[in-house]
Amino acid sequence: LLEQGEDAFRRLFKYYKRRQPPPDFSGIVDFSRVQQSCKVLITPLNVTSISDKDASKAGLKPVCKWKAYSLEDYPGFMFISDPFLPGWQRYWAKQCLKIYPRKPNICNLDLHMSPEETKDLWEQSREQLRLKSPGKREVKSLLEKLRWVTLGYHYNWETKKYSPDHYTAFPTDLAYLSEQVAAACGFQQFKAEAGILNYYHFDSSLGIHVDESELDYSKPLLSFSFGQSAVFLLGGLKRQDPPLPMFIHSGDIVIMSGRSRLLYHAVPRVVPNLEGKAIPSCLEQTTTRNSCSDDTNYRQSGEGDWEICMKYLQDSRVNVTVRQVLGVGQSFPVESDTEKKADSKLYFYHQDSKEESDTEKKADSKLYSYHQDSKENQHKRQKLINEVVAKSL
Ligand SMILES: O=C(O)CCC(=O)C(=O)O
Ligand SMILES: [Fe+2]
Repeated sequence: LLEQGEDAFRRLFKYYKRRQPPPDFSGIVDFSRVQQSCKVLITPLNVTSISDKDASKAGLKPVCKWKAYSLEDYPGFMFISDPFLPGWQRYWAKQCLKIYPRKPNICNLDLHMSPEETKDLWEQSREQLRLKSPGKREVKSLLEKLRWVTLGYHYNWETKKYSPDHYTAFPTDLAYLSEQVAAACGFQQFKAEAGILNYYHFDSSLGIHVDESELDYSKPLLSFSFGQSAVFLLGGLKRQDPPLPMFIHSGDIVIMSGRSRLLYHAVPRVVPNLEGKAIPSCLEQTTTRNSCSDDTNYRQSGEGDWEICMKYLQDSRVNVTVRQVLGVGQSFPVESDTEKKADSKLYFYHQDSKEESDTEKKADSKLYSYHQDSKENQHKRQKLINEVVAKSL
C-alpha cells in the first residue's frame, strides 16, 4: 500500500493516457448510468432556488428534473448529468466555437500571431472545416489549432495570476447560465468573473493541477463540457493522492466547491461518446420553437453554422470553466513593478520573432509541467487548505 500511494495520480494519469494497449475503461464512474456504486449519492437540490422560467432562459430544464450527484468522500463536489433542454447544447457549443474565441478575448494563438490574424477564427476556418474530409491529413485550420481562450479577468499562464489590468467584459449569456447553475447548487451570489475554455482533441490531455489562482475559495468552480467525452481524474488535497476516475459527457456540469474546491484533478484522455455515434444524440437535438431565448444570436444562427460545429465536435471536446475571482468587497493585491512586467509579457506580440519562445510554447500547449511544489508553495498551499476546510465546516 505504501508503494501504491507513492505517486498513484501520475501512474493513473499515464495509464488512461496510454494508447497501446488501451486502458480498461470499465472501472470508471459513469454518472449517466448510475451503477448505485457505494460512492455515488443522489443529491436533492432546492427546486425553488431558481424559477423554471429563469432556468429555461439559460437553456436548462427545471431544477426538479436535474439529476445531481455527489460523492461520499468528496464533500462540495457535485456532478449534474446533462440538465440542458433539447437543442440548447448546440447553442452553447456554438458560442464556445464561434463567439467566445473572438476579440477582445485572448487565445493561445495570440501568443505568436497578431490580433488582426486572430480576429475571427470562425470566419477564417469555416470553409476549410466544411471541406475537410474525415481521416485525411490536411493543413489544420486556426480553429483546430485553438487550445484555450480566456474570458473576463484573463488568466496569465506564466504568472498563474489574474490581473485587474487585463479584464474584458464577460459574455453575458455564459454569466447568466453560470449564475443559474450556481444558485441551483446553493450559491446565490455567484459572479462569473473569469473563464477558461479548453479545446481538446482525441490526443489531448490536461495535466494534474489545482485551480488556486482565484482569491476567494468559498466560491464554486463551475465546469461545462460539450462534444466528445473525457476521462476526468479527481484527486485529493495532495498531488500524489490516488484519484477517482469518472466520465464527463456532453452537457455534464461539474461543480467543485467547499472541501473539494482545491482538489487536484486532470483530464488524461478524451474518448469517443459512449453511444458510438459521430456526435452524441444530445447534441443532435434541436430546440422547440417556443423556447424563450432573449439572445438574437440564437435565432439568427443558421444551419450552416451547426454543420461546421458538428464537423469540429466529431473529434473534439470543449470545456469551459467559470470562476469567481474576488470575494464580496475583495480587491486585487497591489502588484510590484516586476510582477506587472512579467504579467504583461504574455500579451506582447513578438513581431520580429518567428521562433516561439519557451514560455509561449509552454503556455500554448497548456502542457506546462506540473512541478513538485517548492517548500514555500507547499506551505502557502497548506495555509489555504486550512482556510477552506475551516470555512466549510
Ligand atoms: O476539461 C475539464 O474537464 C477540466 C478543465 C480544468 O480543469 C480547468 O480548466 O482548470
Ligand atoms: Fe482545473
